[in-house]
Amino acid sequence: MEPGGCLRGVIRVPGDKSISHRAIMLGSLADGTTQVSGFLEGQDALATLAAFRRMGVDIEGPADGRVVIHGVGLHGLRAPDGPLDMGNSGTSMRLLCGLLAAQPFATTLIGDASLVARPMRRVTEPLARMGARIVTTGQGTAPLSIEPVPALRGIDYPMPIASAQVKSSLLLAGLFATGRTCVTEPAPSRDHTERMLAAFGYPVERAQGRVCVHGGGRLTGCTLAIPGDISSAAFFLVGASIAAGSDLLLEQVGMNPTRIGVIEILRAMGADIAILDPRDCGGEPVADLRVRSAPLRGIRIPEPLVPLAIDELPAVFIAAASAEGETLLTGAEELRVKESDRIQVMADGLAALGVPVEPRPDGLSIQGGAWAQSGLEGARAPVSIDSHHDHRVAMSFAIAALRAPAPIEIRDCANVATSFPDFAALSARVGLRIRVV
Ligand SMILES: O=C(O)C1=C[C@@H](OP(=O)(O)O)[C@@H](O)[C@H](O)C1
Ligand SMILES: C=C(OP(=O)(O)O)C(=O)O
Repeated sequence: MEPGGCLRGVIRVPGDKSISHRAIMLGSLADGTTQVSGFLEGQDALATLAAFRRMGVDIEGPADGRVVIHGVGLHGLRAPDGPLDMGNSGTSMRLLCGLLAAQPFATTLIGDASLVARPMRRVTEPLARMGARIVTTGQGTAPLSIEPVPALRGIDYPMPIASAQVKSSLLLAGLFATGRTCVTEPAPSRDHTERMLAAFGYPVERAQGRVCVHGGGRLTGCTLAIPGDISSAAFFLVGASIAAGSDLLLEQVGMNPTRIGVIEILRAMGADIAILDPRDCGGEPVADLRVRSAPLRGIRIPEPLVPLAIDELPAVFIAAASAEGETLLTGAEELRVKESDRIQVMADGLAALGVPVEPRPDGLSIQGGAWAQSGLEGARAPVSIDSHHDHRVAMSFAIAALRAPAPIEIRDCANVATSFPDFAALSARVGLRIRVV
């Protein structure tokens, strides 16, 4: 990454990752055919797709974001011929855990080095209360061995953390359980599962942070248009905000209210983001976003926004480093159990770039405006940043190059392909000085 430059032009980021996973899962369990457009052809969503193929579902594509799923009905999945590899994808593993706990065959879920270090008891414990039999390692991690049981029973579960993965895992198990399965959230988390169940004609009760489904219904195949992923758009929202002279239009970005925390945070910092032509896209709100560079100031990030911006926080840290004054994040301990420990790994990278940063157990403080006094100005040798195989860390530091005082070399970034395979090409097209070696 060469320092400097700005972002200008019009781009469309790839389809939403969370929605792409759910489209494959619910389309596979539906009666009839589901036509999907805008599917994210990234490794995480492809891991979900491959798992359902191995359980006997006929899935055409993906070709140019189009997928056709020939659903087998709620009880039509077949035993796979070996362990299902979820790669780097926490969403695949946790959601499938709930769905597979209800199947009449055994399965084993495995993943890469990052995924097998992530906590799984948050789903296996409430699923056990529903009657599921799932064996984890002694540390509560994958591989997960899921054994068939005669039946699951609905529970009423108050979630200790605001996690859409936990909520969705239980709701998917609830489709097969006797009686009613209810989940209460301590704070709102993304609601794509609830919205998509409704799109497939499955009744979902929602009131005051509580979601319930009755087992034994059916899903009907439908047509789904998946909006652009705001988590991928976030890198450009930050990049165009911090690089003087930027003016970027991001088309068709998902604007689900449970996902737009990043826009609220950046606007509170002074970002100039216009929401244009808000409209509906298959049960999900979308809009075009025009972002122009603006002077940013540090803020205290309101805790209720944390679950609504959880995957975008690494990019927000780059905005904070470029802002005037201090930014303080608290209530975000979940960042420590993502693809990497995103608090520590981001803090280490920012410190290497001369940014004063103090990690805390549940967040960090970043002293902005220090790029210029970092002692790195005009440096020829690149500052080397280890992304720890974390796609969001790698893309955040790529965007940082727009303001950083020295060239940046980012190591271990193959996993960018998990969520945003075209990131390098797309960002170069609008002005990022990026070179893939
Ligand atoms: O349900 C989902 O699709 C996701 C939920 C979030 O995880 P948590 O449920 O662990 O907060 C998020 O970080 C992840 O990238 C995708
Ligand atoms: C945390 C993420 O994904 P997952 O939990 O599905 O691995 C992410 O994409 O930032």
